[in-house]
Amino acid sequence: MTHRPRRSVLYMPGSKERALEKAQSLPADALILDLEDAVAPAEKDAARDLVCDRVKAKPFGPREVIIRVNGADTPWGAADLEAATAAQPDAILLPKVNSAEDLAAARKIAGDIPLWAMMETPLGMLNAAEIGAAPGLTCMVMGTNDLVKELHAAHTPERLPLVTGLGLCLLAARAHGLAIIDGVYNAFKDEDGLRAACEQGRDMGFDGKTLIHPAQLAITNAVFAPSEEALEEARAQIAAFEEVERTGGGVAVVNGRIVENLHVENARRLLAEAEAIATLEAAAA
Ligand SMILES: CC(C)(COP(=O)(O)OP(=O)(O)OC[C@H]1O[C@@H](n2cnc3c(N)ncnc32)[C@H](O)[C@@H]1OP(=O)(O)O)[C@@H](O)C(=O)NCCC(=O)NCCSC(=O)C[C@H](O)C(=O)O
Ligand SMILES: [Mg+2]
Repeated sequence: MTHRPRRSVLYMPGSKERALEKAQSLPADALILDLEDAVAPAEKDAARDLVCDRVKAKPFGPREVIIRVNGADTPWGAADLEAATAAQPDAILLPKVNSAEDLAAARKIAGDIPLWAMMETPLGMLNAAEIGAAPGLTCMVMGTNDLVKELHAAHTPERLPLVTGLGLCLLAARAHGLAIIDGVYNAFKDEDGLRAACEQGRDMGFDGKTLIHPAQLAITNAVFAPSEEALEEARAQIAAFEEVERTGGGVAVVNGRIVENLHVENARRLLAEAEAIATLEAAAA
């Protein structure tokens, strides 16, 4: 698969065998098997063994599988990184990345396994551009719970306290051709709130959203997939532009709006995204 959909990226506590089992049939585009915040200190060693054994056994089908390790400055970080590297997941997610040096240090152990970075500290926001340029980094994940805590801010519906950080990371990710996933929505029984948060994240440019509960999957998958209406317009834009090009022109009009080559590029991206989603869903069925 050349393009991987990452509409829904579900965290699951690495210590919970039942959740790991259930994940094998959930319609998540990607799974983060968590050894960090979702696991109590007394369970860290057992969770590491459980998660790494499961990843080696590869029961998750076409879903992308990522292991989130503990930080290098914790008692578990070094052992997590060694074990995760041996398990060969699709990627290793590093928490609380502050600088490109954090990634370089992990890269020495992780070899060529792609690295993902949790963007969740004030220093990480200020260094987003250099972090985005780090070799081997393929995806940024917003850690909005930690960021709110570190900023002494509040979780508000419009997320105004976070807009600067979200924007800096989006700029860094797109400048370096990385994927970028939005933070979690904590109130996992609040469907309207989740939908609004997904729509905001999608409109800002995120590829998808990280989730904490399976009940959040359906809404997130729907909001981050291109709508039928958008796909229809994309096909019409491509057709109209190709027709105009044949007659030597450079601007078409569809539904009263201009279509230039940049709009056609975006239309092709939407169609490719829809195709990748269909391929993933067929493979998971
Ligand atoms: C929030 C939860 C503690 C709720 O758990 P629970 O009470 O067990 O929920 P349910 O009874 O409604 O569960 C129903 C079934 O679904 C399975 N389940 C629940 N959660 C998950 C999951 N995340 N992945 C897979 N499966 C899940 C249950 O096993 C039930 O199955 P069944 O037995 O068949 O009925 C719980 O959802 C939870 O622990 N969620 C994850 C929390 C987490 O990962 N937190 C850390 C990541 S968030 C973060 O740190 C982001 C970042 O770093 C930041 O700073 O922002
Ligand atoms: Mg965090």
